[in-house]
Order: sequence, then structure tokens, then C-alpha cells
Amino acid sequence: MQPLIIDLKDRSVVIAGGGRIAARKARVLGGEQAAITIIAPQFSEEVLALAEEPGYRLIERKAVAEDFAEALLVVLATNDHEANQALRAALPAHQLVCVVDEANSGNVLFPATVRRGNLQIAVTSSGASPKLTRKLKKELEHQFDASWIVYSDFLGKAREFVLRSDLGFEQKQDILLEILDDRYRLNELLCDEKLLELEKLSKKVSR
Ligand SMILES: C[C@@]1(CC(=O)O)C2=NC(=C\c3[nH]c(c(CCC(=O)O)c3CC(=O)O)Cc3[nH]c(c(CC(=O)O)c3CCC(=O)O)/C=C3\N/C(=C\2)[C@@H](CCC(=O)O)[C@]3(C)CC(=O)O)/[C@H]1CCC(=O)O
Ligand SMILES: NC(=O)c1ccc[n+]([C@@H]2O[C@H](COP(=O)([O-])OP(=O)(O)OC[C@H]3O[C@@H](n4cnc5c(N)ncnc54)[C@H](O)[C@@H]3O)[C@@H](O)[C@H]2O)c1
Repeated sequence: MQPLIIDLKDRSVVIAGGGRIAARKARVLGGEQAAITIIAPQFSEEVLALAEEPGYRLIERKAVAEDFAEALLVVLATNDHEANQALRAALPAHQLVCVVDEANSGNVLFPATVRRGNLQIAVTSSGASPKLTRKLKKELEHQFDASWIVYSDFLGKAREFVLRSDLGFEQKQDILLEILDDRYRLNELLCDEKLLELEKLSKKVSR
């Protein structure tokens, strides 16, 4: 399967199931500002607490195929394997669907993600070993500390200035490579100085 980065802001996501796994998916997707509907005959405390926040809607009954008509993404997270399979079978082939109890029956898997500002590192074992995925995530969390948040922001701003400047192609590439040096990540002051310098180059052009 191919990883894609997807913008779910204001898009409809429908989750069947209201237990621990549904709550975890709902929390992650809520962070993406998706419009989330959770459908289940019974909800866990965690789901009920989440639904107090904006962006969540609860429907208290078993899920049926029609519930997913408007959804960009469907998450089948009931604890009833047959129900997950029956709902999955009723969905059109073009719909995005994650089946939480059977990696290969859907077309979407959730990776474990380490987020550091603009930088996101996603890990998956394609369902082979969720335990390995979590282990690697923990290792990456240590490897990529908070300095990457400011640094990835700096890289984005610096790149915009460089691209807007009237420097030649080679010169632009040289700067974009130079700022990958770790001393920038480890020194915010150096980043600020560099941004001022690059901003001047970009302003020359807009005048
Ligand atoms: C990464 C993460 C993202 C997330 O859920 O957001 C995620 N699973 C996480 C946790 C976790 N998963 C499991 C446990 C139980 C305890 C343990 O084993 O430790 C825990 C721990 C817990 O629940 O606390 C077991 C498990 N997982 C799946 C099955 C069903 C099956 O495969 O049959 C079973 C039961 C069979 C078994 O026990 O093996 C299926 C899937 N789980 C996936 C993703 C997809 C592929 C991931 C991959 O392979 O890379 C996939 C296919 C579908 C999907 O859900 O998208 C998240 C880490 C969050 C984080 O730490 O940030
Ligand atoms: N993907 C993962 O990371 C992962 C991890 C562990 C377990 N699992 C699997 O995920 C499934 C769900 O686990 P859980 O811990 O959230 O279970 P849970 O028992 O906490 O919750 C199950 C929920 O499904 C609802 N439900 C049952 N039938 C339904 C139907 N027809 N329509 C709508 N909702 C229905 C129940 O009311 C309940 O809210 C299990 O099958 C488990 O094996 C997945």
C-alpha cells in the first residue's frame, strides 16, 4: 500500500463502533478537524467525553450501509467481525475504508505518527506487527526531539524566501542544502539571522 498525506479538514468521516479503538481513531481525526460521526448502540466513557467537543456527532444504534453515503473516510471499528465485514462489503470501491480488525479487507491503514511541526514521520508494518510499529514510534520520538518543530518551520520560511529571490538555480539549491546543516537545528538564533538575510534577498525581487 502507498502512503498518502490527506487533508481531512471539514470532510465527513463516519466511524462504526463506539469503544476504545473508535475513540482513538476519532481523537486522531478530530485533530485533523474532520467532521466526525460515530455510530454504535453503546458508547464508552471516552467516546462520550470526546463528543462534548466540537466536530463530533453521535448516533446511538447499530451502523447500516446508508450511514456512510456522504463519508470520504469510513472506519469500521465495531467488535463484531461479521458486522464489520458486512458493512465493508456494502461500500462502493472508491470509498476510503479502514477495517480495524482486518488489515487487508479495507484500503486504508492508520500509521503511528510522530509529529514535529511541518515534519511528520509515519510508520506502518502493513498490519504485520502493530507492536513493532509502536516500538519504532517510541524510538523515533526520542530521536526527533522538540527542536525539529522550530527547525521545520524555519526550513519552510527559508525555502519560500529563497524561491522568491532572483538567485540562479544553482545558488538556490546551495542555500537549501546549506540550511540542512544540523547547526541550524541546534541554534535558533542562527536561524533568525539566516531568515533576515534570505528575506532581504526575496524583497529585492518583489520591489
Ligand atoms: C499504529 C496504530 C495507529 C492507530 O490505531 O491510530 C495502529 N494500531 C495501534 C495500536 C495497537 N494495535 C493493536 C494493539 C493491541 C496491543 C498490542 O499488540 O500492543 C494496539 C495497542 C493499543 O490498542 O493500545 C493490535 C491490533 N492492531 C490491528 C489489529 C487487527 C488485526 O490486524 O487483525 C490488532 C489486534 C491483533 C493483534 O493484537 O495483533 C490492526 C491495525 N492497527 C493499525 C494501527 C493498523 C496497522 C498498523 C501497522 O501494522 O503498522 C491496522 C491494520 C488497522 C488500523 O487500525 O488502522 C496504533 C498505535 C498508536 C500509537 O501508539 O500511536
Ligand atoms: N486497530 C487497532 O489498533 C486494534 C487494536 C486492538 C483491537 N482491535 C480490534 O478492534 C475492534 C474494536 O475494539 P474495541 O476495543 O474498540 O472494542 P469495544 O468492545 O471497546 O467496543 C466495541 C464497540 O462496537 C460497537 N458495536 C458492536 N456492534 C456494532 C454495530 N453493528 N454497529 C455499530 N457499532 C457496533 C459496540 O457498541 C461498542 O461501542 C476489536 O475487534 C478488536 O479486535 C483493533
